[in-house]
Amino acid sequence: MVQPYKHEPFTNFKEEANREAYLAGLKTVESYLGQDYDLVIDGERISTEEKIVSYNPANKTEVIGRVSKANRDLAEKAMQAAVEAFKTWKKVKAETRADVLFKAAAIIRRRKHEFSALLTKEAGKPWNEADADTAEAIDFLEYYARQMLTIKDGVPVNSRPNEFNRYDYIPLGVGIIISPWNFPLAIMAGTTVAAIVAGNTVLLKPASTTPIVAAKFVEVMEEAGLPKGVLNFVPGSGAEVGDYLVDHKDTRFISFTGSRDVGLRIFERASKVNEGQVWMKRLIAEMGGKDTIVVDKEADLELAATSIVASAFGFSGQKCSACSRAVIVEDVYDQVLNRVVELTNELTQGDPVDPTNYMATVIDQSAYDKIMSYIEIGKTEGKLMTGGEGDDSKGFFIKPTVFADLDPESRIMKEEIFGPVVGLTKAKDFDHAIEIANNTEYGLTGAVITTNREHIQKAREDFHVGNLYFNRGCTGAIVGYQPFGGFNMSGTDSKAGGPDYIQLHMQAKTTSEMY
Ligand SMILES: NC(=O)c1ccc[n+]([C@@H]2O[C@H](COP(=O)([O-])OP(=O)(O)OC[C@H]3O[C@@H](n4cnc5c(N)ncnc54)[C@H](O)[C@@H]3O)[C@@H](O)[C@H]2O)c1
Ligand SMILES: N[C@@H](CCC=O)C(=O)O
Repeated sequence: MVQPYKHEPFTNFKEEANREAYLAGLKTVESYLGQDYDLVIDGERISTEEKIVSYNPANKTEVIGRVSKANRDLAEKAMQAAVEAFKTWKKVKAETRADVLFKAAAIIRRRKHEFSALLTKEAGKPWNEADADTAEAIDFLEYYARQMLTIKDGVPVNSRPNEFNRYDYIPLGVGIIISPWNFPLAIMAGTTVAAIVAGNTVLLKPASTTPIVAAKFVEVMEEAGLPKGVLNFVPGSGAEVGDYLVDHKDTRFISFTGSRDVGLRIFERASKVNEGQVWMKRLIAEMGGKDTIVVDKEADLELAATSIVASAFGFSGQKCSACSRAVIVEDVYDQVLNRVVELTNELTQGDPVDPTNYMATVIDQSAYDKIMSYIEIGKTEGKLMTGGEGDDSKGFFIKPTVFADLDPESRIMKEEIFGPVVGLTKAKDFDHAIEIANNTEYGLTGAVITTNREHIQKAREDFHVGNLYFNRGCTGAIVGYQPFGGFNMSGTDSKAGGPDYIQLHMQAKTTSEMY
């Protein structure tokens, strides 16, 4: 019998045995650095001349691996494979589909530290962040498999005498999975397996900076018994392969996670009906954020400062959920600001293979350049309290940076930076703080640090974000506990890791039989 779902525990690296296990994982990863990986189309491995090369962001010359790059012809071949495989996969019993996910979870759990070490090397994730990414991937596999089992026979509807009514969920068809680099295992795997366990077939286009971990995941799914053609692996350029697949008449749905701009481009293109297309494409889009921690005057101020620092600088602020601004009621502003600066100055930074480093790099040169240009903007808009410097000579290191006294309407306070930069501003009172917190076009995460119950209630009603936290930071949602997804320009509020996520990949069919 399937055991009840429980999230995968995080690894305690204070224990010697766990540290050794991680180092063994790192050795395994080092043994295969620089290898080539193929496309996988209908179970066939296809190598192309042109490659996407994945580098270590902490050591720009170290090649993590080289992945074959799909073009339009290969994308078309993959599409036809997925269309064909859908005819049989949709009829496979839900229990059998779920078993593939359970087995894949077990395989990843057994190779947990190897996967985490690969995330350290390929994405620049410090040990604890990499461990959380791997744990979340396991959680998605375990959770979505169980969710599918709960809806496999539909949900009850009413019947009348001599009439039998049913309400069942059936799969949609071929889905395009487009994933980001910042949770290169968890989000890539989660979005892929939710679609597959529902009975769909997919084309997976991972982010070009982190394709190796995706290639390894595809191998896991094969080992877990996934039939050929169900998961087709097509790394490639967003503009070429991405657009082609989004536009394709046989694409039934798109599951996208990434930036606002690319999400909106997909939204627009997917809404166009192309020749031969007989449906309106469905879009699941998880996009950016400009996430805020609000600090009330009645609050544990140490908790406020530690929450801001951890949420702003964990994985160098490269989480859609990261705290990129704090709005602090003026009575306690100076106290919180000073403590945030003190704590930030204590953070260690360097190569993430060294577990004493709290922070490492940003992902690549273009991210580095973009964040550094925002730092220059910040210097004109506010007061630089600490950080503000970068070094891209060996890897893409940017110091954790705090700006103070910002105008709530400034660019630093309103635009997603996606790096280790946090802006602080003063509010007159709690109502004003919530007003500022709602002043962006995003609505992903937020947190409120307060001991005032009326203010908690006000924030519950008025702080317009998909994931709102009280008296903690604003990152780190757990699958099945804090379903994750945002409002407004943060996406379609498709709550990943939530009880209705699988249904987004399905359509409901009513049947009514007269006796
Ligand atoms: N809301 C969430 O759950 C969530 C989670 C993680 C990341 N994000 C957001 O993702 C962003 C960072 O990730 P990123 O830099 O990888 O985002 P991105 O938008 O640059 O890329 C995301 C994916 O889209 C692909 N892509 C690019 N152009 C495309 C096109 N024209 N057609 C189809 N696909 C295309 C990329 O190759 C990549 O695979 C941030 O904005 C972050 O907030 C959101
Ligand atoms: N689900 C993650 C964020 C994912 C986006 O980057 C969190 O809750 O911190």
